Amino acid sequence: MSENCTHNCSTCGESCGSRTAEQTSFLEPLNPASSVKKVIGVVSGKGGVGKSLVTAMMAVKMNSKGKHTAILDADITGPSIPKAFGLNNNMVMMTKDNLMIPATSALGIDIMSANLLLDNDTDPVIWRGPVIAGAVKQFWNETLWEDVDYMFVDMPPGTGDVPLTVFQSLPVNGIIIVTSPQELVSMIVAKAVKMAQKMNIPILGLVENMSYLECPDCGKKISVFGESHIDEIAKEYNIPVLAKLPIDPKVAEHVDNGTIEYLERDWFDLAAEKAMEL
Ligand SMILES: Nc1ncnc2c1ncn2[C@@H]1O[C@H](COP(=O)(O)OP(=O)(O)OP(=O)(O)O)[C@@H](O)[C@H]1O
Repeated sequence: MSENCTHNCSTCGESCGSRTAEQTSFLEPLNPASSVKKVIGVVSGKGGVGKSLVTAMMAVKMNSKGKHTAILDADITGPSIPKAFGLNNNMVMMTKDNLMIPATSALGIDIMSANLLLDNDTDPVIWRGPVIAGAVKQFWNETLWEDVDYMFVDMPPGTGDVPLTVFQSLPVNGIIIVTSPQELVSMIVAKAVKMAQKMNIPILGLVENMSYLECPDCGKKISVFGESHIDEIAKEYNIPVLAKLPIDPKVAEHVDNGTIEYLERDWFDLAAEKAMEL
């Protein structure tokens, strides 16, 4: 029970043992033609730390394990998933029941993103929060998600209104928190952990991106953005570090060429194991 408990459950979202009222569920049901077994959200404190990269590479990893994998790009105003997979705008068809058919990557990952719906991928999406959250819900319940084993959701950065709505609307089974060493990591992780706890969603672990740069000549690891504190933070919150990714020029090359599926790296072995345990 919260120490501030007023014994009025209708004003409180905690699912404590003393709860007497039913908790309101904001979960959006899937359409009857769709099936998604596990949903994993990928979150970050701010933009540009590699959340989309982690989403894409995790999807590729699970796909390579024979799991039918999908990506829901909930980063509506900054959608970078289609480009990494070499997919363009205007790629979404409709079923006769008016469901959107996701685009499919070269190796069979189903993808839904705002950029796939635009006439021109340089068109900005100038929408306010509630409209953005509404679009994410539509991507979830008005898309034909056929027999999906794992869906990865590239969340909008931060812990604001839109990510919160997404967490409440989709049955998220676990989250991966992506950080970079130069961020205020401790605060960002604390916020993400608290949000996940409030939603009762397990945290798979932390991924530190751009952790170091490996010298191509001597192999020495250089901490470009300063020393990492990710291990201490992980210990503090009792969550595992799933991976520490280097700054790798091949990443940028594959993202730019739309060939992320063909980037061979073993960075996500542990994260995939955790996902299989869900
Ligand atoms: N480890 C890395 N090595 C090299 N380039 C990287 C690495 N991680 C990410 N990048 C590049 O940095 C840019 C930002 O990455 P990404 O789009 O994944 O971040 P993001 O957190 O999803 O950002 P946003 O929320 O703004 O969409 C991309 O161009 C990506 O190719």
